[in-house]
Amino acid sequence: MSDYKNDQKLKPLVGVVSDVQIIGPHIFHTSGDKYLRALSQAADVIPVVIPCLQDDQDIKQWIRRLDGVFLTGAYSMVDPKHYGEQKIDKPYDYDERRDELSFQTIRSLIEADLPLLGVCRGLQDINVALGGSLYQAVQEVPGNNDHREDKNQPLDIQYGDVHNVNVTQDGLLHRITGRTQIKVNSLHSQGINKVGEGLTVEARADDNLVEAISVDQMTFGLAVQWHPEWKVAENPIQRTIFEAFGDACRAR
Ligand SMILES: N[C@@H](CCC(=O)NCCCC(=O)O)C(=O)O
Repeated sequence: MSDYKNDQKLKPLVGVVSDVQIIGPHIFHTSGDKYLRALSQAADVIPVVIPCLQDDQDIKQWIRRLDGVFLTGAYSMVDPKHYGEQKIDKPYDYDERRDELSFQTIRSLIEADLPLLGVCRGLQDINVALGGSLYQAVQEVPGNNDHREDKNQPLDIQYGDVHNVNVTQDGLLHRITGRTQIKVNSLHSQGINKVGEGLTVEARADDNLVEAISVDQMTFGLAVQWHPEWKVAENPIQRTIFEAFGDACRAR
């Protein structure tokens, strides 16, 4: 029988919510290479980019064909109108269509109990979609550290580990990594203020900022504020996160 008819070899298909970027005079729907490679190499799944075409198509048309969804990081900020605040006066980029697609996808995923993994902005999307709020500039909140990267540094410095996160004992992240403390990278200006409904805090930084969450009513719903995808092949602890996500997609 031709390989094309033998569905025993099919790997899980994982949707990756895209970002909208203007390149020249045109609109593009984009996903970062490092996320797609981490899903392919560490989670051992087939990533497929979900375009921000929610005005043309029902996200359920995607959800019914997928085995999981991944929410990437992004330089854009979640629009604070989604948690009842005005934009602060910062030179931030926003991506309304990413906001909308993320929120619609998260709600559908919870309904379908499809495995979900989020990174950085992906964690923020989940928190806001479930009624939580964000600090728009974590570094300006008294008592919080500066969680931003220095964009003038080489990428290996920007994505290098810089602080510890304290993992909630016996939580999902603890069960996956086997660790109660993990050193992680940090590349974000926004961060969780009010935790959304039905979310469990899975890790906090030393300044008490929430660094990982899980979705209570999902079989596998996890998001981390750091970037485990960065050189994941060289980082066995971060690799366990992608392996666990891939296993959850395979177990569907
Ligand atoms: N813009 C948000 C989220 C930060 C984030 O996801 N940064 C990564 C961008 C580049 C990449 O995809 O690695 C914030 O600043 O809080």
